[in-house]
Amino acid sequence: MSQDILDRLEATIRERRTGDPETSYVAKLTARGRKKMAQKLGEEGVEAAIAAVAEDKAALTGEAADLIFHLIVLLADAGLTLDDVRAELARREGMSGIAEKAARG
Ligand SMILES: N=c1c2ncn([C@@H]3O[C@H](COP(=O)(O)OP(=O)(O)OP(=O)(O)O)[C@@H](O)[C@H]3O)c2ncn1[C@@H]1O[C@H](COP(=O)(O)O)[C@@H](O)[C@H]1O
Repeated sequence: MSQDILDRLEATIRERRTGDPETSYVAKLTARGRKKMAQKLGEEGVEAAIAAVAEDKAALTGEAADLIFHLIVLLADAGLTLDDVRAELARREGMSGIAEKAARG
């Protein structure tokens, strides 16, 4: 239990991608393809936004967990890892949001 929950979840997702779609949601979603994964990510994002506007903290917590789960599934399918995202966030660290946007052009 030394790893962070996100690292453990990512490892499980990467392991289950090639599992049995009958018993694994990750394997089932992976078999359905990138478009379905993207659709699920969008749905969870909208559900999280709705929960936030409704000021429902419990719902927002659950939807945020769904959103992060589906994001990791999509990243894994795209050959990316949470470390790639961490590196991008570290690159931005200390920059103002406005300067970061300008640097991106
Ligand atoms: N964190 C999650 C997680 N969060 C959400 N979900 C699933 O995401 C789905 C989203 O629910 P929806 O109602 O939107 O979708 P649905 O109707 O079930 O399915 P769709 O047909 O719309 O895809 C549900 O089936 C949830 O169970 C998750 N499924 C798995 N995990 C983690 O992934 C691990 C591996 O899971 P398996 O691949 O199932 O073994 C688990 O041990 C968990 O740690």
